[in-house]
Amino acid sequence: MQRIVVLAGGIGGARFLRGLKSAAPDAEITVIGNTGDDIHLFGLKICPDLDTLMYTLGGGIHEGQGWGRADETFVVKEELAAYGVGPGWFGLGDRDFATHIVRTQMIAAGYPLSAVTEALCTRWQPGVRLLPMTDDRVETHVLIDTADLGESAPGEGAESRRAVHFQEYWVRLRASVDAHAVVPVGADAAKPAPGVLEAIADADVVLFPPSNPVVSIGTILAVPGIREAIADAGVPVVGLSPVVGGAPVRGMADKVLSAVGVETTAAAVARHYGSGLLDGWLVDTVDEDSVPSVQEAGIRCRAVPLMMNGTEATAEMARQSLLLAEEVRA
Ligand SMILES: O=c1nc2n(C[C@H](O)[C@H](O)[C@H](O)CO)c3cc(O)ccc3cc-2c(=O)[nH]1
Repeated sequence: MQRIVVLAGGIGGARFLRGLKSAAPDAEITVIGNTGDDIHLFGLKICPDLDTLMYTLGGGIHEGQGWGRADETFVVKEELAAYGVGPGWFGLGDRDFATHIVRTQMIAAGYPLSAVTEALCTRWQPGVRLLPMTDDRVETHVLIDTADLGESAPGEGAESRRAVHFQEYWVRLRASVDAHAVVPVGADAAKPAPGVLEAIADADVVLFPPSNPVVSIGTILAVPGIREAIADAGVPVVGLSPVVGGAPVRGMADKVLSAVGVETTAAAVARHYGSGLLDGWLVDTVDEDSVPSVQEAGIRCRAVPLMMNGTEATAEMARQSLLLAEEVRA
């Protein structure tokens, strides 16, 4: 049985995995999920990327949004707002709240996040083994100009900067202001969650879906030991570009790419990962011209359609990534 390890963020990773499951129904798929987007609100631990993966693969996702639950209601949020308790900018629905209550309760009882995730997955049966990248607390913060928050403190000059939580940057500010740096706070002291390094060492292939290379896959790779384990696994590592025609397929990846000095092109993202990590890279057919420059960087590259329009198109992308892996292996 083929063992596939996938590093995944939220929506892009989850949709790709739906295609991969359909393309490789007999494979044993282990997903290492980003937890840098996690946030504590209302006394609860919220893990947006793990939940997006779990709900999407388990059939509970709000398909239009790509995050949160289908058939959601917002009574608790409205009641909190009536008490003047926010933030109002983060859309937590009633059904979703239940997940965060169970998770927080289990963590308070002493269970690590990996055990909690496994327990939540017994309900959702995602058809993959879902592991958080770490059981330790890691929070992605984004450095922005204080002036962009519209709330300079007395004595703060025009030049002052402040770090905000990734969710505040992404959801409240809609990534509309410049990001000067992206910092996965706590990552340097984090340990890979149980099973992560073992899954990588036992993998036949490692895939990077078209997830955000900075705040999703970049954060997973920032956990000491994970990047090294992938590089040392001696198996094909193949990625799919989240940038098509010079723009992110979805989301606002360009903002955080420029924060790390990477151009928003399919080739620049491949070079950002580098040939020390990546063996193969799929770009969209509109980026066919960039294939030679990626290959010159020592990464085998092919141009194939990369728009995740439905499960069949996404399954074909997954098939192409596995074919490229075989080509690299040969
Ligand atoms: O654009 C939004 N994204 C929301 N997301 C998505 C999330 O902010 C990001 O898309 C991911 O963190 C990036 O991978 C949520 C995800 C959850 O699991 C739970 C609640 C939310 C709430 C929002 C929201 O209000 N607006």
